[in-house]
Amino acid sequence: MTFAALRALQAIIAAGIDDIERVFASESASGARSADGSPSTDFPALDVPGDPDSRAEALMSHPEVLSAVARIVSAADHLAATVRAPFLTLCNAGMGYHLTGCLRFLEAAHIPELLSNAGPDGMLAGDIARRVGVDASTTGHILRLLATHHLLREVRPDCFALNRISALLDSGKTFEALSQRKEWKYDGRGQKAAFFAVNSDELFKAGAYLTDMLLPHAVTDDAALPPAAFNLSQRTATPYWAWLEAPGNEARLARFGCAMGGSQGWEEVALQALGDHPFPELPDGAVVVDVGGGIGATTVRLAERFARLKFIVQDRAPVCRLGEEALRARNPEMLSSGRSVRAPAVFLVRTVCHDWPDDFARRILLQLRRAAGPMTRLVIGEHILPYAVAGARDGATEHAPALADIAGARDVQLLRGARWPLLANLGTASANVYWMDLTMKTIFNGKERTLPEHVALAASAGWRVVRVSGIEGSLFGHIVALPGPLPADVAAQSGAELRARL
Ligand SMILES: C[S@@+](CC[C@H](N)C(=O)[O-])C[C@H]1O[C@@H](n2cnc3c(N)ncnc32)[C@H](O)[C@@H]1O
Repeated sequence: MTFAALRALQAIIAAGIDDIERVFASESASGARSADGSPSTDFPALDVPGDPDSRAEALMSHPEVLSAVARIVSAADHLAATVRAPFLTLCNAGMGYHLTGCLRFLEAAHIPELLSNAGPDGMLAGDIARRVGVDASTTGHILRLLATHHLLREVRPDCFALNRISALLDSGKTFEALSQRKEWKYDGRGQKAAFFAVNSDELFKAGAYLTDMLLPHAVTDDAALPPAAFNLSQRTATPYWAWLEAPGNEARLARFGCAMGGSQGWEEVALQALGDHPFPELPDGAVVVDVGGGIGATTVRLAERFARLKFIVQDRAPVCRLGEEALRARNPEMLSSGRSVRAPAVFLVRTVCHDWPDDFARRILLQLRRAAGPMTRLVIGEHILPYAVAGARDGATEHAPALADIAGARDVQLLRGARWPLLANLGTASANVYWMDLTMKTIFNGKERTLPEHVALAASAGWRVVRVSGIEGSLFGHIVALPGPLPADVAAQSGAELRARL
């Protein structure tokens, strides 16, 4: 029955496309021509701004086309909801507000006007960032979430252009003029873009939070930005982890531990892959330290599989207490108390770096680098964000350069099955990691990272990435690094000096 329903949905999509093509073909046969005189048989392309005066755009309002489009969208959505893991559909519903936030940022920073000027070759995130006054990485990540949802085009890694959808946000004014007087943006014309701006800012506050954080000059509600807040999302000056452990937040702390266990729901397969390397090669009794290991959910899974290794979970004291309680109830034989160690076989750092901006994540990895022995491996378990570039027809999709020495690098950046015209990151099928990226940004000023960003972060802390492993169907990856040269600014410092600095 379910397969019959899937096939029925597929047939509705195919029939809808046939219906649209018939309308377009009969218009061409009747001699209708687009404004530039060419036959109007092609459906408007998604990846370039549409010509509002073209015959093809006019045909989009043809009653038969409208009816077919409604059936195609309905069936495509229905199909996706049917085949997709329910957990991921819930993630979309729960974190979809980031799409509104990114759209609002795009509009408030006048990026459509910049991109309109740049044309089809697009503009590098770094150049956009310089113009709007926000850092390049944050700008690139926001634009990539939009590109993943087909609201922009990532022309090549970190380079973005308008498409048929985002072109609607172009006010037609210049970026320079708007930077002088933003209140002119929608002067005297009924524009669709103004409709989105009002909805995402004045009507739906969730849309404005990124703008409040990143473009204070565009904030319309002064009360939105408490001046001395460390943590904007909770309106508190207490850092997140200490706030989570504060009296009154007991239920939140317990829920957080469970949430970390639950997060394995989207990388269950990747968790199995974690065991592949380097654990089977380690000698009996080798020590694995799970740094920031939470209540030990990952360690317990690894310890069940590699009982001959010794595992230590290191975390903040209240979290360790919760972990001990959970373990005492379920696996008491695994419990024994331990102290911090130097030169273990493995430092495992899973979903920790994404909580921190680069400077702070670097400090964590530097501490581990200082405590490492020559054979210590660092295993970073994190999502690896692929670019949202289009899959090429020949399959040779452009991906990040200069990672040739890292085993497995190409495989984790180009998702298998990502063939033309799908995006190399499989578009909204991968939405979850881009939601998490923006969640990390807004809660912690952290981020999920692309592979080049992971490699650069590790190198900045004296770790040389040698291998990356992902698994088909998951964007979670394991990055294995060995001690490399210490960066010049810390190489000269003693351990005590470094600790004092950190
Ligand atoms: C996102 S959770 C990841 C937990 C675990 N690694 C996992 O993947 O399930 C980040 C962890 O870092 C811990 N953490 C934060 N600050 C810490 C610190 N100063 N020392 C040790 N752990 C810390 C938090 O308590 C939390 O358990």
